[in-house]
Amino acid sequence: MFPNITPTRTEAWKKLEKHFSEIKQVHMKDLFKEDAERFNKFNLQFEDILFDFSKNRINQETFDLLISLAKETKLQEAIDGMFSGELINKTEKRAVLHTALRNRSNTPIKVDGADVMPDVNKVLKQIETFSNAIISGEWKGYSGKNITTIVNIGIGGSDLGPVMVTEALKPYKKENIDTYFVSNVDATHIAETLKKADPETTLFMIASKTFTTQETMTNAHSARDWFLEKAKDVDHVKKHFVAISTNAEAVAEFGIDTQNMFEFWDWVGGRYSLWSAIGLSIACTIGYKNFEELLEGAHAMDNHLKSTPFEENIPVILGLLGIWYNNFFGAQSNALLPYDQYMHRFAAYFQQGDMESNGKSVDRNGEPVDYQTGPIIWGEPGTNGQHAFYQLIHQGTKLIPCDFLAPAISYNPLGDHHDKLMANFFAQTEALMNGKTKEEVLEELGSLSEEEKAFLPAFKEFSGNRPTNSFLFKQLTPKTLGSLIAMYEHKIFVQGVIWNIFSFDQWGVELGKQLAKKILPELEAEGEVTSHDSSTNGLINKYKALKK
Ligand SMILES: O=P(O)(O)OC[C@H]1O[C@H](O)[C@H](O)[C@@H](O)[C@@H]1O
Repeated sequence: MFPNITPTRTEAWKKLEKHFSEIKQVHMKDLFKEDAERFNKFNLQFEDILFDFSKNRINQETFDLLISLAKETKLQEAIDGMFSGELINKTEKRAVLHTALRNRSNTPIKVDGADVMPDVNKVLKQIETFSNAIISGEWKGYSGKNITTIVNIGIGGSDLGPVMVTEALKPYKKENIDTYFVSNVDATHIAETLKKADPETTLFMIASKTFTTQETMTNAHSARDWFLEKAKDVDHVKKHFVAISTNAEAVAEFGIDTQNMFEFWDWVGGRYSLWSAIGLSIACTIGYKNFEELLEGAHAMDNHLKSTPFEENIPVILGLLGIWYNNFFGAQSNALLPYDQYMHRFAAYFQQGDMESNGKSVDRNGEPVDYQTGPIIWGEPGTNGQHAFYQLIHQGTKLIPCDFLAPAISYNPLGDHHDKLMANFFAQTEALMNGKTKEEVLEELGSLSEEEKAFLPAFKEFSGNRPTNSFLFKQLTPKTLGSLIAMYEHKIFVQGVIWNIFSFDQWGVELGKQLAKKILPELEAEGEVTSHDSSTNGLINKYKALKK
């Protein structure tokens, strides 16, 4: 049985509250001074990834209490439940098995008594065959030319993962294939993309779990119209449109040959689907072997989560540290700061991953929670962020725990760029931890007037004591990226279990969709709209007047 325990009622939580009142004033600087072994105690190595969590506002007691919180909330049972195919997404009565998609050991995983692995392997084979045919040029467009352009049309989980991964793994991109992503229903997105495409050499991937999403279907129809304007014959559609979906019926209705459909299943959540056929654009961009490496990396992290004691379990520790700041220090957000330009969509990807999963305010019994749940996720790649928002992280009134991520080896070994980038990474985490005292400021102000010395220090002081996690890895290979993504996926899972919320549904996105459906005909009809509140009526009526 999946656990259902209110975290705030556990012994560990009570002890953590008491412990927090004792440790909240303690400065990390002193913790480092007191213990020369602190780094050694609070870092873990997973394959090529070093996880340094020593620059956190914790001591051994905090760590032990957090681990006991995980144990008391029966996290291990929850992990076992997820991996074994239990219907842990209870509000949708579904299993949660993105881990099966990358189950490289191929051990049977059962949903409703049937092993899902044969189907998973069948679709992987289909992805392999198809991506090879596209990349090799064996697959031809209607006029006999090779495919050179892929346009993936999807949104949310059917877009963000492939976008993030194809950007992150650009060094592995096949030279003869350019891949674009269209998500927004704003016509600008598709119009600007199609300017770069030629119908004879473009392949559209219509990616949608449900195949009913308004944005995706609208874009798919516009793409089809654009294609047919030149190709004329609807029979040519099958050479230029493939579908990725769980909904075969809707795919056929759209006019895509179901032979060109790549299936996945309702036990794959949209925001956890890049490992499924949704990853087809990834395989066609970087090659199937590299896609497989991505799966390998994730599988290694899955095994780590499943079988490593919590004390050495990276996603578990990452999740617990997040809870420590979120629920005890009152931190509201978590910044993801990759020092790697290729990872520039990493934070955007986990905005959906984390916020759609844990942005919930009722527990597993349907009762409102009286404690904080999911954080706001945000971030930009370093060093851009430094010149934009780090001011607030260093000296603002909000505590913002930050994750710094970087490779030791750059794919672009140009001059001393990478050392400069990394010097900034190390400097930032050091500065956030140590801060700068009034005495240090005064020393720097040496030659200034007494008046300035009295006035300026208040502004130039840094309190420090701002926590960071550091992830330093050898190079951003497909395998390492797979592990990093799975690590954050599992961090989200760990937190959802401890907060006792359902992390795998997303009812909160429905209301806006329903209302948009109601409003659309009102925008197209003649006359004034009066069916809403005065603000919504006013806006709609102004819009109708302006667009005339
Ligand atoms: O893949 P689709 O069915 O088109 O869904 C695309 C997206 O739709 C909604 O916004 C859901 O909240 C997301 O979780 C999902 O990823």
